[in-house]
Amino acid sequence: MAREVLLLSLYLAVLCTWVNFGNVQCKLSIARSEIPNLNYTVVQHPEEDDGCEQNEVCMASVECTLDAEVKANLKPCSTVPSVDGICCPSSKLNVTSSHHQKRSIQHAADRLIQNAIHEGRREYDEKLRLEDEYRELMTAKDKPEDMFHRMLLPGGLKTKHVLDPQEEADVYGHVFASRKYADSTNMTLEDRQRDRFPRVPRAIQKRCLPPVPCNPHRRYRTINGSCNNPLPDRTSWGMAGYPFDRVLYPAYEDGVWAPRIHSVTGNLLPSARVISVALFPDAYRPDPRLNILFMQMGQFVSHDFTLSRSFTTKHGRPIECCTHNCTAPLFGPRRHFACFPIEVPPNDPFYSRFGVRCLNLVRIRLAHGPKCHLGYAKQADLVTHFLDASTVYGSTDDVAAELRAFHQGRLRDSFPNGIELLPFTRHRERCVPWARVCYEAGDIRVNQLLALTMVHTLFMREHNRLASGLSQVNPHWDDERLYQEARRILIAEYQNVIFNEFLPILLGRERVQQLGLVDPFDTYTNYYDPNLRPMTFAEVAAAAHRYGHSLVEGFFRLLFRDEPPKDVFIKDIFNDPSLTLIPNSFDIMMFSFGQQPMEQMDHFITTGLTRFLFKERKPFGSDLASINIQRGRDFALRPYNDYREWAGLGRITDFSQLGEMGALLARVYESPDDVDLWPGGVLESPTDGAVIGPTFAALLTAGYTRYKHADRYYFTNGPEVNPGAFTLQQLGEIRRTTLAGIICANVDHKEDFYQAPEAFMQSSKDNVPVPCTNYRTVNLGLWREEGF
Ligand code: HEM
Ligand SMILES: [Ca+2]
Repeated sequence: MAREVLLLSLYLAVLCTWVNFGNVQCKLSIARSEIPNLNYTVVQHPEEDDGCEQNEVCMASVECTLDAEVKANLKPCSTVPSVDGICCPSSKLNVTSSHHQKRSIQHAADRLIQNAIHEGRREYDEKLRLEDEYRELMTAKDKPEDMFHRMLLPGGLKTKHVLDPQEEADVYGHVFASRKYADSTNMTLEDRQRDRFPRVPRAIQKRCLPPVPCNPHRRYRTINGSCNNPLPDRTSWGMAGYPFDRVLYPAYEDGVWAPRIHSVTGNLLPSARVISVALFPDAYRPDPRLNILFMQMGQFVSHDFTLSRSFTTKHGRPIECCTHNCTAPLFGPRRHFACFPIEVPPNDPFYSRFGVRCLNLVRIRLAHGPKCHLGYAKQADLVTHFLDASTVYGSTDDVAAELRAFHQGRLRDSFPNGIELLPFTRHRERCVPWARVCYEAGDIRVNQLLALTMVHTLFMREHNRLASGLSQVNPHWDDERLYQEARRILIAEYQNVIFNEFLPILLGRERVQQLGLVDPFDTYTNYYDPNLRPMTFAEVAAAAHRYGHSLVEGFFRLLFRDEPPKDVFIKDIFNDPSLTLIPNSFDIMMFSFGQQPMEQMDHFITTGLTRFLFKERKPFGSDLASINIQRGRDFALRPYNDYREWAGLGRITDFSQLGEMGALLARVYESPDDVDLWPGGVLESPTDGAVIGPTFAALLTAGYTRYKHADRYYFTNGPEVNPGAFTLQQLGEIRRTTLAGIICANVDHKEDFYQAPEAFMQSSKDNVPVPCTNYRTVNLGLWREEGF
């Protein structure tokens, strides 16, 4: 605690120095005090400024050569972000050593690191050589019937490297080097998992995530998320490509990158597919209140803050981990080092009839840590870690530019059936070959499923509507101004929907109110906390936010005005948005999704996802439940029990403590300490008033708290902290918009479209659809610039 206070005052001191330079009032201490007391802790990442005295050196505990007892009383410090250290008195590095001796000790340590880096790089090069040697086997074929790859590698088969090969070699070389270093110095598992690795000597540092140059007064968010926190060392916090953060330390079995595959008993954990079959059967259980739009908004929001992506070969090709026809996993040198396939037992109730014994799965790409230090593997999040509608605008300047019309602030669109739809993509391979159309949007997964494509379309339309409205009230604004202002309003409307409509349902109204996650009307909140890292948690991306897979219905029921309803099965339309071309598609679908119940949150999951995921023209597809479990192990998420404890629910020592849920888990797991996070969380019964159970709710609360309090541009933040703040009047306008209003503003036939006020709820006597003309939209007159 004392350390947190120290760090906090240090941050505020640094911040005030900076803001004085920047000629902005230093009000952040006030903002800090307004933040509700958030009752959770996460992995601490100490800062650059290590907080040690001049005669002390901040280093990992293992490096400080003093007695353990003495070390226990030394001040904690931060060697580099994500490495805990202690302030080791430099004069006592070795009490008897002379200056010369100390230098030679330091040189020896540097040499050790240097050797590890050299060997790590050699190991990586050898892996690449094997990739060349077994290229045919290891590389997925670019054929339509080559299942799974289109989706498991969002972006399709011809994907570009995000990192250049040299950077990639540095990242993976570092991971192999870390393992070598840890082995050669006998680092304990705990020190490895807590990232207590040494800093790489400056002389041999190559690249790391550099701070990004930034203008702290910029009125608009950057596209890639940089500069949200303008403090010198934090400008890249939350930008696209930055690694995920963690709630708890990873459970890598070697402390570096080996996935979690063993039970606490020493046996292997059960195969992810075995768990999926035993725990996640299909059953039709429509939710009594919520509709498909709720499920769909959940996925849309997920895609705003997380996109993890599988490894590719060095030529950017998808990797194959199973033999031809999926009859077995590849082994030995034929198996790519990033392979982590899912084993299917011979008696599988579904796959056995096709002889499938292996589901392809490739591990997630890694990123540099925030500084060039050795350390455990950190998965890259390729989209901005903010709720900034990067799904609409993109997470890189290139994508953003490709989406813009560069005319009147508008985004590109298309009119293939006479109504405004998303622009066509140049990357046709992102859809199945028989799709009649394939779209481009800020997020690469836009074509994955019809309802998702439609939500993208809704927000693209809303942007263009705002841009046109703004150009009418301010005819002198140029394209850039119109684009940025429309974007700023759209992000605000969208954050308003998430925090004030969506989250109260997902997490329970009482909880979000207690935690200050809902916003007041007509006042600024200034909840911004520059010390909160705006990074998506690995646990949220790889498990908790995947709660939504249980809400997915296996079909969409399309309601036509003059024809009988038509059911479309999701298994038949993955990555095929052709149905958007039917006449009046937008209105038909927005209405249908509002009426159709989503599936209940429970352990029943549609076979559309657990047998036929991305099946294309094959009789079977992949299994998303298995993938989620395996993905959690790939990320080395800790077992469910650890997160229960973290969430204050207490550990369980016997399955019987969990009643029915425990009985289910006991079917597959040997010990309560083996349970994977995703299945554990999905099996929990929803807490009062929430859609999800308590462990997921705690994790998502931690996540959403960051999306709000660590975002300087959050829409209710006032001018003291937010250079893009709205006036109070404008804020009031935005606060009063609802998703229902946004839908109504954008349907093609407002005169005969009926929309229920609670857009995430099915129509009922308490939620009666009313004509669209009853809804208000933001009064853009409040944006009129006087004097023109
Ligand atoms: C509508 C049908 C859906 C399909 C077909 C689908 C499919 C997928 C697939 C294939 C992945 C990648 C799995 C992996 O390789 O690890 C994924 C990831 C994910 N899904 Fe879904 N999903 C759907 C709905 C949802 C919903 C409703 C939510 C949340 C409410 C959701 C949340 C997530 C999250 C958070 C991830 C991790 C994304 C990442 O980090 O890349 N999904 N989903
Ligand atoms: Ca984002």
